[in-house]
Amino acid sequence: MKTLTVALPGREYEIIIQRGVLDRAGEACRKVLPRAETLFVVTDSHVEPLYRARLEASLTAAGFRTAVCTVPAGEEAKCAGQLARLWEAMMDARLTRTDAVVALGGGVVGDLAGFAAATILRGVDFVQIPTTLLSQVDSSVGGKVAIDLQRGKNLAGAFWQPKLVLMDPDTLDTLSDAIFADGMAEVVKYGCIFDKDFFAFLAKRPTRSLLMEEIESILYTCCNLKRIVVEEDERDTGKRMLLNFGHTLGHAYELAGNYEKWTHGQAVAAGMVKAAELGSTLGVTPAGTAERIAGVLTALGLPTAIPCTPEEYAAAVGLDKKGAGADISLILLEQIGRAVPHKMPKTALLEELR
Ligand SMILES: NC(=O)c1ccc[n+]([C@@H]2O[C@H](COP(=O)([O-])OP(=O)(O)OC[C@H]3O[C@@H](n4cnc5c(N)ncnc54)[C@H](O)[C@@H]3O)[C@@H](O)[C@H]2O)c1
Ligand SMILES: O=C(O)C(=O)C[C@@H](O)[C@H](O)[C@H](O)COP(=O)(O)O
Ligand SMILES: [Zn+2]
Repeated sequence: MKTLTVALPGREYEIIIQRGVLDRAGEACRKVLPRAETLFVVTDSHVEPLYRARLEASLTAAGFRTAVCTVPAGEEAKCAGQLARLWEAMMDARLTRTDAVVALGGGVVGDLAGFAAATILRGVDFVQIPTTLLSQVDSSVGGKVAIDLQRGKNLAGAFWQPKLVLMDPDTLDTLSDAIFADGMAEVVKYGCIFDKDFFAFLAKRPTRSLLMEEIESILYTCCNLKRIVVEEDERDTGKRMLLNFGHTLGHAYELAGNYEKWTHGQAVAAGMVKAAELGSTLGVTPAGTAERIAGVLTALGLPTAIPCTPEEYAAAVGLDKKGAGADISLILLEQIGRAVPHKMPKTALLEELR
């Protein structure tokens, strides 16, 4: 077992990485939710048949009453319609402010359920039980919760930290190779922005089976890097923006593909390569960096370029949360392992992308 503590004043929480922890979720939740009677579990249509029964058995054994709401699997569920559906179902379940929400699933379920928890009754506690690699290394930690709007990704949301994050590496066994690869895009991102040795370690492990041999240490490394950033800049006004490497362009690809054609992980993979190319053009990133990143991503089965028109880039760049007026902070690499914000006019970025 490996544990980490995210030490935010008054909102401290533990991340527990342990095989089989899904079956011990009840006792772990009881420790952080001593007064809760009802736990409102949000999951999706793929995860529900795999893990709902085990989770409910553990929660019930710890004395909780459970209510479960299942959303359709996929990014389309991160929308206002499903959020409203959760709010109504929470009230049907008579949730009160001492109760809590449990997110069982990938990043979509975590972001959606977390936003529902942040807003229902003006905010109730929530627990993250991430079941994809992406959600274990990234989305379950740090409290960014959101839904997508027609105009773009994560445009309505909140910072709402969980009370507990429980990650069971065994749940990764049921992922398809493509969804495992999605998570690797964010894993590679950590190497690119913060840790060149971690990048080199990943470059030597180009297959899922090699990576799974080291999975607990990979989960720990990623969550620890994210913990450090979130503790320093919870509200995304400075260092946390570095976690957005590959995302300005990645969000453009997701939007251009109507959230159906490309997953978040695929879009971030291509977005990182494009950002490294741009960085070289702008004289920030050493030549050859994009090729090194692309080599690692290709071996993992991820795309390294996604077609996007100038209008599609403009739609996403205009609404990027790292924008301030006419400028945007694009995240670039000074070298592999060191990211920097690069402030430039949005018009100049769009001109480069042409
Ligand atoms: N909040 C954050 O900080 C943050 C960080 C990164 C990404 N995100 C968001 O996370 C989302 C992407 O998350 P994701 O990649 O987990 O996608 P996802 O939640 O859509 O899950 C991918 C697929 O895997 C299935 N699945 C989940 N767990 C499974 C399991 N154990 N076995 C088999 N199938 C399983 C799901 O049903 C879904 O079909 C995006 O919306 C992205 O914007 C948020
Ligand atoms: O936690 C963060 O901060 C991140 O930027 C992590 C990203 O991987 C994640 O995709 C996040 O949801 C992007 O946030 P946004 O602010 O660009 O919507
Ligand atoms: Zn991301």
